[in-house]
Amino acid sequence: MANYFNTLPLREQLAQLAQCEFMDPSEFADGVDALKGKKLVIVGCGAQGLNQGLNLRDSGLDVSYTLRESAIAERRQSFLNASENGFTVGTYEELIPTADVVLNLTPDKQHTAVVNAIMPLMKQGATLAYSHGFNIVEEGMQIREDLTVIMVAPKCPGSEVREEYKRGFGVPTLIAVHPENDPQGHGLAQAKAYAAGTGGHRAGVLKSSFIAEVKSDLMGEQTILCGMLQTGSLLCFDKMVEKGIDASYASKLIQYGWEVITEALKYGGVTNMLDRLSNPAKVKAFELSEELKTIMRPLYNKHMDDIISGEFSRGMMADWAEDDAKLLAWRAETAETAFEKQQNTDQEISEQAFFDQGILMVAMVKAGVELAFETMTAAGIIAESAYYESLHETPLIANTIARKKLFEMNRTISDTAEYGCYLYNHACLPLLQDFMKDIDTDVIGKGLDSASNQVDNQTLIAVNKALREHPVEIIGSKLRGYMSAMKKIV
Ligand SMILES: NC(=O)C1=CN([C@@H]2O[C@H](COP(=O)(O)OP(=O)(O)OC[C@H]3O[C@@H](n4cnc5c(N)ncnc54)[C@H](OP(=O)(O)O)[C@@H]3O)[C@@H](O)[C@H]2O)C=CC1
Ligand SMILES: CC[C@](O)(C(C)=O)C(=O)O
Ligand SMILES: [Mg+2]
Ligand SMILES: [Mg+2]
Repeated sequence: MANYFNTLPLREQLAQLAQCEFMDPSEFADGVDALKGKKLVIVGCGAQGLNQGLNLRDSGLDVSYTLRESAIAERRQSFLNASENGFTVGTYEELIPTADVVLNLTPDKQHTAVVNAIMPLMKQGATLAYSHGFNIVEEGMQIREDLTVIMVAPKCPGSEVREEYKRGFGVPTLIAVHPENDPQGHGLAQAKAYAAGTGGHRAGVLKSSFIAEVKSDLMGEQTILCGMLQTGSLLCFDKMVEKGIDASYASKLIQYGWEVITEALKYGGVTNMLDRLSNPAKVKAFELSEELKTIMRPLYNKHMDDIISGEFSRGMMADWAEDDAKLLAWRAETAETAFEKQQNTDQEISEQAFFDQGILMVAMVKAGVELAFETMTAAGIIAESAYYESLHETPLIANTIARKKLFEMNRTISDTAEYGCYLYNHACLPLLQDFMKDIDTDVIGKGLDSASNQVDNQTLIAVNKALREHPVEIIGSKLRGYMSAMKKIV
């Protein structure tokens, strides 16, 4: 199998990378109709499998699960997830031949083996669905000609797919039809119905391509969404301890700090996040973030270049062939970091204190969001998609750190995202060593030691202008506008 993206002529690569259209809510007027009465069989019952299945069933669709035989025989967690929630569970042989739509929600590493096992059992003219296009785009998986191939990719962890649905809403979702596999021309109708079944249509759906989804998803997760939060956690914690701040306090400030500061991001973008700081702290955070952007830009460019060229996927697939040697070593190493092992203090930290004492964290989020957005759009990814994969999803990932630190983040995200996160972390830690030497507790741990809020007018005006005029803020306020408008309807 060859990397599908790399087999395409340049103009086709560029066209698919740029494919992205925000769909009008009226396009979902038929709801789940295109899948009503059809049999949906989900392969795998993990992070996305369980939560999407619950939503699809609650939306009136016929959902069951197929698992590998050992999972059923050993009553593994995936079997318990499905059966304790009242779903029918069966082997591939029992359920795949009955399926109108097979939703492949196993880890990306398993896709080739899983698809090779299920494809001969799929009935003529059925549909194969993915929630991430790695197998098609990076591995070049060839799917039987009679099968339709679609993608419905929620832009968030599985847990949030369910939580948002229960709140009567949904999460932004990318949908796509594989141009090589749409023999009956109904791929788009089915993808729309699937997105409506998960609730995604209430938050915003982008009609995209497998290629645009893969290249943007990989970039977001490796850099700002997971990599930057991991590197930032480790650097900020170690710095505070080095400067004499109580380790249990430092641990709490970071574990909950990302969630608190990115909550401001969720409601009002980078501008609002920095507006939560005093004027001198805002100017300081801005300056730090500019410095960080200069240092980290080559790293963001490298991640984007390696994702576009296929170098990243080649490296990760080499690790798959080594039984995940690097992934497992990095996972074990993360568990041994001082931050992960540190218990938290019982001392209260007020909401405002997370901002005032976390100026460097605010600067890291701002730098990461803007760099990821700038790098993606420079590579031809459309602003809407780049926004979802940078600013929009950061608070959702921060929520996972608040639950159980980096362990929970890396457990919740896909194995592909986890690998990319560690890859970034390993390159970014040494890159920021010199920068961190000049950092003190005024920007992480204690806050600015200033008696007044005085700042230079011209400086403040320039900072505010730069914040508000950044392209991620322009597209962000438009997309958040759609989401809050829709929220009021519910
Ligand atoms: N994690 C997330 O939030 C997101 C994931 N995605 C995408 O969704 C897809 C699913 O990812 P995710 O939910 O993280 O996956 P998980 O790691 O949570 O999936 C685990 C499930 O897959 C099954 N499984 C593992 N290996 C095999 C195999 N060889 N054969 C059959 N079943 C197997 C497991 O069963 P068993 O008990 O037998 O091991 C279990 O049911 C991926 O394509 C991912 O990129 C997209 C958006 C976000
Ligand atoms: C951010 C990681 C992700 O892409 C996701 C939750 O959207 C993943 O692959 O898990
Ligand atoms: Mg993602
Ligand atoms: Mg992903």
